[in-house]
Amino acid sequence: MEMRAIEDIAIGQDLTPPLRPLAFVLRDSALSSHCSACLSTLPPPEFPPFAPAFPQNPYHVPIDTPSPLYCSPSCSSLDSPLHLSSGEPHLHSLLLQSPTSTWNDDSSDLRLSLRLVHIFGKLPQHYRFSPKFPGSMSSDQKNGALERIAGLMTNRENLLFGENRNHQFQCSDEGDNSDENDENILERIREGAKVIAKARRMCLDENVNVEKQDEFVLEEMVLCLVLTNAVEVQDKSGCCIGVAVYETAFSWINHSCSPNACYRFLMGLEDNVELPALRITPAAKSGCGNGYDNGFIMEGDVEKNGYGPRIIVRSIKAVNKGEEVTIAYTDLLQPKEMRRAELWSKYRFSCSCKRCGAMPEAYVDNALQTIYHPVIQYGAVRISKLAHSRPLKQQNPRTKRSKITSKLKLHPYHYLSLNAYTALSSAYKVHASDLSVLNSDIETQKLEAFKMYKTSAAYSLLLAGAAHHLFTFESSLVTTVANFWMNAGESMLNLSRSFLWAPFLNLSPTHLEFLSVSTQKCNCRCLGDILEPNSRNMEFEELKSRLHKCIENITPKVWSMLASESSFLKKIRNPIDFSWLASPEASMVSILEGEECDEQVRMYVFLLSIHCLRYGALFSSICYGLSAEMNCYTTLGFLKEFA
Ligand SMILES: C[S@@+](CC[C@H](N)C(=O)[O-])C[C@H]1O[C@@H](n2cnc3c(N)ncnc32)[C@H](O)[C@@H]1O
Repeated sequence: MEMRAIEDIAIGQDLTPPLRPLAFVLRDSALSSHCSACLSTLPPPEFPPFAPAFPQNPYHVPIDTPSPLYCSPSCSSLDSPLHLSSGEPHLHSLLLQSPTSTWNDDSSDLRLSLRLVHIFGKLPQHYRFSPKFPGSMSSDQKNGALERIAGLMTNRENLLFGENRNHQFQCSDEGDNSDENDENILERIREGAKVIAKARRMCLDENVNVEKQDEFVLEEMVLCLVLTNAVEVQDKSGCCIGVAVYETAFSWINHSCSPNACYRFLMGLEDNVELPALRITPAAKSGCGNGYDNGFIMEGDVEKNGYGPRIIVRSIKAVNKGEEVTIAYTDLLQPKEMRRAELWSKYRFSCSCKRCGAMPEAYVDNALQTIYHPVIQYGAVRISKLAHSRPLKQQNPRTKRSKITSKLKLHPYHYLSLNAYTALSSAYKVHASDLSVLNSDIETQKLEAFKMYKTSAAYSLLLAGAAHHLFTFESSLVTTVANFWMNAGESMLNLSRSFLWAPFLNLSPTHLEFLSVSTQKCNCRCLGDILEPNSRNMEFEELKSRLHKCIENITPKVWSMLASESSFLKKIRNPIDFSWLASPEASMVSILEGEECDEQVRMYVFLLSIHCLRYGALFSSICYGLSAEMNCYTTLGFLKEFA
């Protein structure tokens, strides 16, 4: 099945109303910090710990079972019945009995499966296409060609014994481990299904002595359905806090590495006043008949959660009527082989989207694997080829590397560079924040923290600059660049507000003056509406190009100061325009000018932070809607006091 647009749809439009999950659970790591019903953040636990404020245990539940926590009695009464009647409370003790089980790392997929088994048990007969749900299995379903429950693909046949189970997925980096991975996945699913079956039976007070393999088919199907259809629920900061399965209107959307849609979550229990219509419709792949015949769930057929994170699908490209709507199942900033390996190991399909099939390889995929030699050559060389070349493989790590390879460097667009910038930016920020909280009265530590904030901001700017370059070739990276620009803006805003620079922001009478001087420095007036958010009437493209020009102009004025604490960063001549890499000597040049943190530079850091936030918000408005743009103004909320 797939979903298609029922009309021409412009970029940045909601394609579905907010859809409630069929079921959802928190990840184990969020169980003690978030409400299990509305997913709001709970206040920090009391010390010493007390029992949960709203116990929800009218049934018998094992004493040592961690209970879900709720923010209010109403949340408790919403979620507790399903939690208790699904058998979830028994899972913990069952997993304790097998300490080596991989499900001990995170049991959320099992808890979600338990909830779904319970919910599916109440479905009208014609949706229960499973051996354990007696009734309407067609011959196709019986021979396993189409294993669906409530219209959702279980993919069990493929995940467990598909013909192409040992499909030689040719990924040079994965190499010889694929058989072992397959076995691990098979074992994991089998073991998970058994635990689900036991927990269910304990809940129903049935004999829990389950050993025979064919007794777990239903549980395997539901667990595979979760692995195939569940999406990670992220909070506002992008942290993954839960996992949810949605109805077919969402779950029938296929993957593409150059998708035309993305999705976002609405948390909380409140309802939207205005509900956009469903603008996509199911279309069966050849031979599957009409979408609705295949279990497209109609309103009211399934007892859906009346609560939980709602999902909204949104276009990130213009979509023509009848065109397939696709989303990304994997990180699009990975090179082709990594994406394909991940999709194969999780879903058992080989992606044949335009980006994967491009000949020659898509620019972005090439760039994500580019390494270069700063003196001899500049160009795309495959890291995988190098890694597997005989001289490197056979080398003893203690012997000297060859002259050529020792000089090869990862290009700033290389996916490993991007991962490193992400990690370094957040590591420096966390360390700086720890230092400033713990040693706020020691001058040297304050200075140290300030330097780390600077380096963190520099890495986040470099990350935004490198990803933005790739985005200009692959527009579906819009979600990623929106976040990266916002992060860079926030980092620099924090820096400009940091305690060492506080005097610069604390002189109240000059605030407004400061802001207006700052915005005047930006000749093209692209920040004019910051002071009057309601007067935003510049066209998207025009505003985008003005903001970019300003960012290009301001960056060189602050970069040497931001980069001054790191020998690596000092070698990056410009973090948002990498044309300097094309000249052989360029990368050897350190930046020497203007390392001073003078008043002028501070002003530019502040100005650049506002531009980056504004730029990120502009892209966010495509993928998350106008409210995302307004969030930028909330981040800049302290500016309101200037106005
Ligand atoms: C969430 S479902 C999407 C809907 C699914 N096509 C169906 O018929 O129900 C995910 C599964 O769809 C299939 N799928 C999704 N995207 C695909 C793609 N680009 N190429 C091939 N199969 C894909 C895979 O079998 C995957 O496990």
